[in-house]
Amino acid sequence: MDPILKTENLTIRFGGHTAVSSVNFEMPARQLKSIIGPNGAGKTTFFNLLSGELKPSEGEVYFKGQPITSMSAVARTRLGLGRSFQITNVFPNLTVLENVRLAVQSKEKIRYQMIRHFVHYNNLMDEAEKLIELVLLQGRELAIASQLSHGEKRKLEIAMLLALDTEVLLLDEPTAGMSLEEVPAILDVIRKIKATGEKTILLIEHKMDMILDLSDSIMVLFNGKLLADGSPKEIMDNETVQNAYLGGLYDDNTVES
Ligand SMILES: Nc1ncnc2c1ncn2[C@@H]1O[C@H](COP(=O)(O)OP(=O)(O)OP(=O)(O)O)[C@@H](O)[C@H]1O
Repeated sequence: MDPILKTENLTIRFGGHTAVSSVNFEMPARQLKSIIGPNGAGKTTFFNLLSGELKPSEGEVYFKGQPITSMSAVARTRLGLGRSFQITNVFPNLTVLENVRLAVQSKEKIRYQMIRHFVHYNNLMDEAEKLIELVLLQGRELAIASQLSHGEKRKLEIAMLLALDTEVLLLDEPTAGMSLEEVPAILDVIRKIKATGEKTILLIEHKMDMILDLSDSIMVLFNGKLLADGSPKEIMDNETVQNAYLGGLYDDNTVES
C-alpha cells in the first residue's frame, strides 16, 4: 500500500548547520511510528517540515502521493495532517467542554470555509463529549482549563487535536514535563486512539518503555540524518543505533543526550 506520508531528500539548513539532512521516509497509513534520537537530532525540525511550519532547503513532502511542500500549515491541516501545537490555543478561562466544543467548531470552519455551513450546537456538544471520553477526561468537563493538572492539559490538547479530525496526528513529546504518575494515562489515551484503527500517528518521545509499548515502527534521527527505520526489535538490535544512541539509555528507561 502507498504510504500516507512520504519525504524525499528532505533537507533544511539554518545558516551553515544542516538540521535535517536528505531524509527519505515513508509512513504507512494507520500505524504508529515513533521518532527517536538525541537532543538536537532534528526531530522537532522534521515535524515542522512535515506540518508546514518550516519550508525545506531541498526535497519534497508528499501526502497521499500529492506534493505538499509549498502548502501552508493550515492547508495541510485541511488535507488531513494535524499537529498538536497548532491548536494549543486553549482558552484558560473556559471549561474543558467549551474548549473542545470550540475546537470541533473550528474544524467545521477549516473544512467548510468556502461554503455556508451550519452545525447544530447539540451535535458539536455530542462530538466534544465523545472526544473528552476518548482522552479520559470524563468527569472534568466543567473544570476550568487553567486549573487542570499538567497531565490533564496535555489530554485536553490531544482532544482538541482530535477535534480537527485529521487522518495523521503529529504528537511532539506528549508526556513532556509530566510527573511519572501522569504518564500511564497519556499512554492509555494514545493506545485508545491507535485502537480505533483510524489514525496514522507519528510520535516524538524520549521514554523508551512507552515507545516500545506503542510503536509499529521506530525511526532514528541522528545529526539530522535518518540512521534507521524499522520494527522495534530491528531498532533495538541495530548495532549502529546502539552505538550512536541507545547506549545512553538511562536507568529510568528515558533516553537523553
Ligand atoms: N529556527 C532555527 N534556527 C537555527 N537553528 C535551529 C532552528 N531550529 C532548530 N535548530 C537547530 O537544529 C538542530 C535540531 O533541532 P531540533 O529541535 O529539531 O532537535 P530535536 O531532535 O527535536 O531535539 P530535542 O530532543 O531537544 O527536542 C539543533 O541543533 C537546533 O539548535
